[in-house]
Parts: sequence; structure tokens; C-alpha cells
Amino acid sequence: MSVHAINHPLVQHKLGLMRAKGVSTKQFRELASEVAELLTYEATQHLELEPRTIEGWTGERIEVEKIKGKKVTIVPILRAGIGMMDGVTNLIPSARISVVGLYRDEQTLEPVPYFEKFVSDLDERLALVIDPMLATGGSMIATIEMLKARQCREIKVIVLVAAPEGIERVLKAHPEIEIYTASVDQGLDEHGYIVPGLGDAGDKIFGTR
Ligand SMILES: O=P(O)(O)OC[C@H]1O[C@H](OP(=O)(O)OP(=O)(O)O)[C@H](O)[C@@H]1O
Ligand SMILES: O=c1cc[nH]c(=O)[nH]1
Ligand SMILES: [Mg+2]
Repeated sequence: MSVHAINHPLVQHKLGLMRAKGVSTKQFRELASEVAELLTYEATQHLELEPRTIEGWTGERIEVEKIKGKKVTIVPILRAGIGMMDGVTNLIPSARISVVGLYRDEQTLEPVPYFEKFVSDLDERLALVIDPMLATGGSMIATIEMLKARQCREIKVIVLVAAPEGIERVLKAHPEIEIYTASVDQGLDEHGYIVPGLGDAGDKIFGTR
């Protein structure tokens, strides 16, 4: 299955608080981070482990497990993806951060790239792309293509809310991608906003407008 809608009660409760008219910047930002943390827990459940021998508390050698391979890279899509960073790094504190800057042109709804900075060795890392909103899917597809162009082979997407249109478009272009979300909403309005959605997540996280 490629879309994982996480119905955990804490996720649903927190997402419900985010949808309220008049939610404050502080509340929205805190909730975005908390939901991101819970979704990260789900998205990382298949990370491979490998055994490691350490000296245990008695002084005996014991075998424990550690996550295999190179450190995960988190890929926030600017701006709004930054609002999920604290939650994700709470769970994966040693992750490496790659940053993609994209905004969606308000008329064409096409993604406009303006920044990129990737960590090394993307071919050996799991990339967790984070953005609160998957609407038409344009921004996410552009990001996935930037990662694939750098030989990244394992990509998972974490979004707070997704529209069915965006999911379909991402999976048509990149069928192997796993999408983790707190909600698959009804669809898009005439301006490309998700309904019922969260409104403009970037504005709410940054306190703009
Ligand atoms: O699926 P799409 O149709 O591409 O839309 C989703 C994108 O739109 C929003 O960003 P926005 O362009 O508002 O930029 P911002 O984060 O700077 O506010 C959102 O955070 C996604 O990146
Ligand atoms: O509903 C939407 C769609 C795109 N970007 C947002 O911030 N919200
Ligand atoms: Mg925005």
C-alpha cells in the first residue's frame, strides 16, 4: 500500500484542532510539529536494524540493535515544511537535513524552485520529504525528481493533509513512493486549496498575512 492515512486518535485529535478557524500561530505551529512527530513514528517503522555488540551495564558483552546504514536525510520543502522539522528531529535527532525551496505560483499552481541544498551520499540514505500540504502534487513531484536526479533511491513522503488529486498525481509519476498523512481530504477548490484542509499552512506557521 502506498498511502498510509494514520487514524491514530492523537493524530486525529490534533489535526482537528489545526482545522479550527482562528487557530493561533503558536497553536498551529506546535500542532504541526506534534502531528509530524507521530507521522514520523509510522513512516520509520520499516527502518532496517543491524546487530551491534556493546558492553552492557554488568560489564558483560551484549548484543543490541541499531539502525542500519547511513543517517536518514529529512527534506523540508520551504517554507511550510520547516513547521514540521522539530517534530521529525525529535525522533531522528541525528538526521541530516537537505532543504528544497519551492513555492506554488498562485495563478498556474506550478511549483517555482528557488533554493536547494542537499546532503552528500543521497544514494545511500532514506529521504523523508516533509511538507504540511500535498495539494495538486506539483511541489512534491518536483522535489522527488530533484532527489532522484541525485540518485536518491528510497524516498518517503510525510504530509499533514493530502488531496486525492495530489496523491494520484504523485503515485502515477512515482508509483514506488510511500505517502504518510494524517488525512486524505475531500479534494481541491477552484484555487487549488485543499478542502476542508488547513488553509495556507505556510502563512499559519510563519504568521504572514
Ligand atoms: O501540491 P501543490 O499544489 O504543489 O501545493 C502544495 C504546496 O503549496 C504550499 O506551499 P506554498 O507554495 O504556499 O509555499 P510556502 O510554503 O512558502 O507558503 C505547501 O506547503 C506545498 O509546498
Ligand atoms: O490547501 C493548501 C494548498 C496549498 N498550500 C497550502 O498551504 N494549502
Ligand atoms: Mg504557502
